[in-house]
Amino acid sequence: MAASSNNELSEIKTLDSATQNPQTNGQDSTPKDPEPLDEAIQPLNAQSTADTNTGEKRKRDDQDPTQESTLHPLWKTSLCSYFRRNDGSCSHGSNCRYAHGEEELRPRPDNTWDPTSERAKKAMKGENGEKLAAKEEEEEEEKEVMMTEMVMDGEDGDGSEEGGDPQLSKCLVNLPRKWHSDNLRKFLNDQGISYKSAKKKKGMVVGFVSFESAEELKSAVQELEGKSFGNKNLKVANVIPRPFERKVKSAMEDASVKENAGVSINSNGVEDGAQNDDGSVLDDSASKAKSARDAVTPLAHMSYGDQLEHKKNSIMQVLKKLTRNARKACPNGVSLPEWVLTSRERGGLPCELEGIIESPVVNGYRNKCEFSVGYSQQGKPTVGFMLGNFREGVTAVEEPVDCPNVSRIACKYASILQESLQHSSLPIWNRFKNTGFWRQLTVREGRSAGKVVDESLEANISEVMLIVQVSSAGFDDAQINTEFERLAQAFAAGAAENSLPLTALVVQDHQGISNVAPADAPLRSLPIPKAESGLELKTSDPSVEARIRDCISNLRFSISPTSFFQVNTLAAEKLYSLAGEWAGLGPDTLLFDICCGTGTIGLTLAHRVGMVIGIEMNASAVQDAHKNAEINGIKNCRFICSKAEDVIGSLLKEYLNMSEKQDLPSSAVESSDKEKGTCEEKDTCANNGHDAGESPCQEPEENGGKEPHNQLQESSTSKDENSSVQQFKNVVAIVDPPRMGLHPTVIKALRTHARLRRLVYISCNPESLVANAIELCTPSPDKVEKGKKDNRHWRNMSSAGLARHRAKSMPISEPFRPVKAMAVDLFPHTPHCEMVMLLER
Ligand SMILES: C[S@@+](CC[C@H](N)C(=O)[O-])C[C@H]1O[C@@H](n2cnc3c(N)ncnc32)[C@H](O)[C@@H]1O
Repeated sequence: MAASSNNELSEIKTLDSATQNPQTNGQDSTPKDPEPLDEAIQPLNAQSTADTNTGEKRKRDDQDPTQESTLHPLWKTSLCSYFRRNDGSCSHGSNCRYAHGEEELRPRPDNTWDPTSERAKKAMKGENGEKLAAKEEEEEEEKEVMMTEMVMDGEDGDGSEEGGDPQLSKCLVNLPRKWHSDNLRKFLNDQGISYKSAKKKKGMVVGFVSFESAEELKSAVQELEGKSFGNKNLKVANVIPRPFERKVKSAMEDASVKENAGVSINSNGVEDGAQNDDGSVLDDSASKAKSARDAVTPLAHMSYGDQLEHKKNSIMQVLKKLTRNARKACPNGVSLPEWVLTSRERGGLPCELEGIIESPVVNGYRNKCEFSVGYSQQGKPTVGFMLGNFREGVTAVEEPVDCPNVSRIACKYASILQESLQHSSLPIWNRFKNTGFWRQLTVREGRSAGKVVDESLEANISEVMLIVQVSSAGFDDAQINTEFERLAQAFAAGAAENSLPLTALVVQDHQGISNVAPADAPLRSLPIPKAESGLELKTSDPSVEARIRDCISNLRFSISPTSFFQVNTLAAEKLYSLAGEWAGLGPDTLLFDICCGTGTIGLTLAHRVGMVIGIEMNASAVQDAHKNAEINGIKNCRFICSKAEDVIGSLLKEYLNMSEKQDLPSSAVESSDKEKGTCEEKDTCANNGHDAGESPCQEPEENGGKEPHNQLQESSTSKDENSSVQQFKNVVAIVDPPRMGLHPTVIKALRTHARLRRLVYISCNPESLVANAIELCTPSPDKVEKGKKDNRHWRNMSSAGLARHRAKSMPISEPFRPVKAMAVDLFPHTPHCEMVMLLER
């Protein structure tokens, strides 16, 4: 795959150089660094966007490009990846310079074929048959594990029965994502294929077909092999049988259980591009993982030193994109910034990467684990980690055995729930059908203060909150209550038996498709019964709000069930103190803590600044922040419950406006004037991330136009209400956004408020940090391009490409420059890492 993509890359470069004018970036005449793969491919996939992005770069002939006489030598010599990814459609139609399918493909001038094409593969087979055979064998093996369970039942009106013989069932892989069952059935009928039942869910690339007999199956496989959609070959894969002998037959034979037993699915961080609280997702490679350990801790086989080196190197690669993209996006006639010109001295880095801070604790460090409820590869009801991506048909959940980042306590609670499920009369959630009851177990641990090293970490865990996610719709209340009582007994007994802390037991009711519940999903505290034997547990009072406590930098933090809290508390302490160190704080500093969660950053730094303003959209987290300020006797903080994009403009204006107009270029003053509004109180707070379906290309003005300020809920921990209009000499922002990065409106506000001279960016996703930094650091043109609203292709652009595109319409303003960066390893054994970058101007 890598080889073919690289070839695609070289193809693109050739095409570009054949059609482009050399780009002159002010005084820079040095050659550009090679483009990263994704960026290089993306602009070609969305050519009109690329045209917009690069100005003169992709000039088109007015003549009909398909005329032989005007054909570029590379015309249709590469397969169109846009066409392939979009199941055979490309907005450029026949004018696309890339081939739409094998039939259109032309040989290259050197008589070779696009290496991703079937022709090239065939040629390669001739040359190197053995290699290919080995590869095919490998693929064959993969086919065996793609689908862990058969998804069949008779509820789709196709008259089919559930399950049946796994030997007579097959998975079809690489089907168009947009297809649902009807499309699959029509396709099979059109091919004249007889089958018993066919199912497919929109969004997945796999479908499930069962047959009446071995002959029927055999002829279907013969007919289907070799078919392709767009540029993807259809694969026929095996459905893994489910040999697991269920312990409680009567319960499992319950009809609903039977239906749901068809697939073991969960959203633990994979399908939804999310979402452990560290923002970590399972890697693509995880889709082939065979154990939970491989899936969630893919670096566990390396020494910790090697892991750190590995992470540092991959962060370096991502950081280099900032330099390359700022160079590309630098407007014609404008000098390249000094940091770009000197980047060669740093091997292409935009600033020094000062190193990587290691985690003080390497094993069992996670204070929060989200365990999926599903079926193992053997079909056993399991509480653990999902092995891969649902869309690709990987659905198995395996126990968190040998996952070095999970504590013994969390593992134990997962196994208590798993054991309890073997006796449950309620079904496991089936993501394929969106039915079922049991969905997820979250174990949150709180520590008491004290010095901790690896071995003693568990000794410091003094509180545990269990959150069981269910989907109660359609189930009988009495049955549910009985199940909850039984479960509470099981947890209490297990805790007592194993001497585990158990502070709160909460049920979260969530009907949505994925397990990532909105912050306002109903929560219900369950009483924890006194254990019958062993350690005595307190009976918890369900009317008292469930929370656990932890400590950072000698401050106590109270955390409610849905509030964000960094999963590795001891490493987070290091992260926050680094951010504070770089922020250049003092008594005359006004610190904006953007995406403040429970107030951790602002509160730990409050004693070093004049005032903190925290902005956070999760209402529970904001309540926690107030409480935490109170517990710790901190009075100079104001926390605002709102999406940052809805209030940042008015807040900066409120605090910085006095001298801002003297400092700002006129265009920037104009733009900030548009973001008028006052902070009004409102009862509820918005809960979602960036609006679903909202184009990130949308101009901030458009978004700001919704005006937003009525969504604001605020309060101050300061006794001095006048502090809200106090002027501070030094204004600093520390931003710590979720994986997707900052909203464009926030970026625009930070960039255009000239009194904000220093910005510390903390990120769990270096890609989005780089994308945001492109917008913050690219020099302004002499004149801003207005009215370029052709955003149709934003979905196909890389984050860096999109950022370049957006940078073009940024109001004229002084850019930031990257000063230094540092990685902080909060997630040993995984590829994830936090990063801090200091930006100044
Ligand atoms: C990575 S966490 C950081 C929280 C906090 N700084 C900490 O370290 O504990 C990101 C936080 O941003 C919040 N968030 C997400 N989108 C937001 C938005 N648009 N506006 C404000 N807060 C947001 C989330 O609820 C979450 O608490």
